Parts: sequence; structure tokens; C-alpha cells
Amino acid sequence: MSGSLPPPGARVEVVGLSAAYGRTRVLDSVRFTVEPGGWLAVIGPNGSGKSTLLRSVLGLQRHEGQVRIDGVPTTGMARRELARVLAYAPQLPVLPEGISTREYVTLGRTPHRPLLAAPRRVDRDVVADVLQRLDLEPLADRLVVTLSGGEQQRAVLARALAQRPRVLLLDEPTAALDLGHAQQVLDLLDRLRRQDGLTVVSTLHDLTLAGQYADRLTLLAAGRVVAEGTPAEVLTPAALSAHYGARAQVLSGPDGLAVVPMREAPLWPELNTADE
Ligand SMILES: Nc1ncnc2c1ncn2[C@@H]1O[C@H](COP(=O)(O)OP(=O)(O)OP(=O)(O)O)[C@@H](O)[C@H]1O
Repeated sequence: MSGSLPPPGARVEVVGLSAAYGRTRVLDSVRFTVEPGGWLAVIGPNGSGKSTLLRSVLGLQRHEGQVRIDGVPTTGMARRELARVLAYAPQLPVLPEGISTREYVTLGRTPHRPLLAAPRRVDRDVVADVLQRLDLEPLADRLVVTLSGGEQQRAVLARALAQRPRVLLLDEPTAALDLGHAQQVLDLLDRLRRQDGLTVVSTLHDLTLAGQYADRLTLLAAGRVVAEGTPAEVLTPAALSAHYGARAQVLSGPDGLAVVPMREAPLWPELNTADE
């Protein structure tokens, strides 16, 4: 991103993070560290606490414990200061009515420009750059609420990237994307972290993509970290069986691991031999 590179990424430390909804505890003493330029994928079955964890890191969710950015607790940072460091792309964003995709993405520049000031040249340049990188130029003047689900997901990511954060928190960034756009988005994030040192923390249900792109995985189950490490250390058939109740093979290839679901063995094998 010439002339508008994000500043180098930051170290993120989460220590003893717990959260509850009412009396129900959904995160229990979660701890992880992501180095600058690292990519941590938080994985785990439905309801294991992944979104709550991201929202807690952002300070959008009441929690106990501490989040530190380059050693500084986020509780000591002003909202605007935090927004210059951390950006977030939620899983189910509520998009504003009546504004174009370009205007929506420009909202990402808010923490960087003087209050109430119109977008400056640098803001317009950054927005044009991310619109182009995410194939959103042809949609830039459409009302953002009229975009398809996958287009809206790219617009939300574009807004987060326009913020030029040092740390990007992504909740299921590829959930609504077709395979080509999922790879385009993940490849872009991969380049940003390798070239510019952007730190990425994402949830990902697609374990093959998690294994290909993240360098560390944290597996949550019922709000606790039950495994952490490299994809090869965490993505084992035994862990997938124990925590997802899934039957899967884990294959290793040049681009990393692939998690291949296995069908249940047929109850009546002779039905599968009809054309033998
Ligand atoms: N606002 C809420 N009030 C009460 N319970 C909630 C609320 N939001 C989430 N929960 C519960 O907290 C637990 C963790 O939810 P969370 O959304 O963090 O899980 P997740 O791992 O992101 O799930 P998924 O993979 O399905 O997106 C779940 O049991 C969920 O039902």
C-alpha cells in the first residue's frame, strides 16, 4: 500500500480473560500472546466463546483480566487512541442505511482525522486503495445495504483496513465469501502481515483455511483454551473428535494442512455396491 503503509504491528497479550452473560460464564481465564506480524486463529465449536473473546479484547464486552498492546493495558487507552491501533470486522455487522460503500469505508478513517473534518487527500487515497484491493470499486457508489452478503463482508473488512490498524480482529472474515474471494481476502491479510507486520487475530470455522494461513491456533471449548500451538500441533483427529465431535482426517501438503471430513461408515455397506 504505497505511501499509506500501516505502521508495524503490535504485540497483543491477553491474560486471565473471563466473561459471563448474566450468571453464565462463557470465557474462563483465557490467555494468549500474538507477536507483531503474527496471525492467531481462534477456533472452536459453536458457542465456545470465540466472538465473546474478540469483543472482550476490543472492550465491547464486560470482562475480567487484562489485554495489553505492546505491554500497555488497553484500559489505560482513550477510545480514539485504541481505534488507531485496533480494528474489528464483526461477523454480523449492522450496516448504516443511506450511505454508499465508499462513504461506509471512509468511516474507517475517523480515528485518524480531526473531529468533524472532511476526508483529506490521504483519507481518500487510503479508501481508494482498499476498495481496489477488495474488488469493491464497481460497488463504491451503491448503497452499502444493497450489497450482497459476501460484498457486505468485504466492505466491512475494507472499512477495518482503511483504519490502518496495527492489530486487526476478524470474526469469521470468510463466512459469506465464495472460494475465490475468501482466498483473495486471506492472501491480502497474509501479505499485510508479512510485508507490513500487521498483527491478525481471527476466528475461523474453516479449519483448512485456519491451518493454511494462521501461524498459531488457539482452540476454545466451553470458554477454555484446550489446545494452542502450530496448526500441526492443534489440528489433530483426536482434538477434532474430542472438541467438535467430528470425524476428520488431517492431511499434510505443501500449503499446510487440510482437514477432510469423513462420512459415517454406511450402516448397510451392500447398498453401495449396486453397480459392482
Ligand atoms: N448476548 C448474549 N446473552 C446471553 N448469552 C450469550 C450472548 N451472546 C452469546 N451468548 C452465549 O455465549 C456463548 C458463547 O457465544 P459466542 O458467540 O462467543 O460463541 P462462538 O464461539 O463465537 O460461537 P459461533 O461459532 O456459533 O459463532 C454461547 O453459549 C452463546 O449462546
